[in-house]
Amino acid sequence: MLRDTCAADEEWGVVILRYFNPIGAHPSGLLGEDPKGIPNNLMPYITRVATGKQPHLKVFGNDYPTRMGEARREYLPAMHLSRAPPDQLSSGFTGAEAYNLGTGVGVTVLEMVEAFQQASSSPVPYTIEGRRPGDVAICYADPSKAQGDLKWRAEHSLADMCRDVWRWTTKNPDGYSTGVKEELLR
Ligand SMILES: O=c1ccn([C@@H]2O[C@H](COP(=O)(O)OP(=O)(O)O[C@H]3O[C@H](CO)[C@@H](O)[C@H](O)[C@H]3O)[C@@H](O)[C@H]2O)c(=O)[nH]1
Repeated sequence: MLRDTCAADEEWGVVILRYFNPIGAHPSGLLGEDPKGIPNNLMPYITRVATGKQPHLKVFGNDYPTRMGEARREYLPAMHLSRAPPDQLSSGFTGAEAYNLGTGVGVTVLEMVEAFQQASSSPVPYTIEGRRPGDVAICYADPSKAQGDLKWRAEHSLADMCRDVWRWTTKNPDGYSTGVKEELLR
């Protein structure tokens, strides 16, 4: 629809930014993810296990047609995503272009578990379960077009993302529910 709009009216300019699984937190520990209820996504679930709020992680599937049998995903540092290319979104551009914003690195569930255990020094027990309906085996970005055209690049650092999430989690065990943070208002 966006491409059709641009084709129909040459004054339109549309940049489509496709982002992959954003995780992480602000390095200050003041901003992070705070899903309500029991999370569906991997990183917030891992934090619930590491903090003892859930007994163990269920790893969905170890029989995918990949080297280790596990599904692979891209995990993009949320802070890099917040610095998505502003210049190219401003004046002068017409037409429609889509860009993948990602690191181009695929990570398995158990690689994530291992990285989180190291960053937090907390155990993350898990069980291997059946596949989750609807999951694909592999999903990660080819960010080369964004790197070339937009000069936008996200560095992959699983250790940093896990460390930032753990800092946020330990500083805010109840997420945002304890009220507006004075430090954020300064
Ligand atoms: O308790 C869990 C949660 C997730 N996973 C696995 O961890 C990986 C990542 O899962 P998740 O964090 O849910 O991300 P995605 O599966 O990539 O799903 C994301 O990307 C999809 C489309 O790309 C969107 O539809 C979803 O809303 C969004 O969460 C997958 O292999 C899951 O099977 C587990 O093993 N156990």
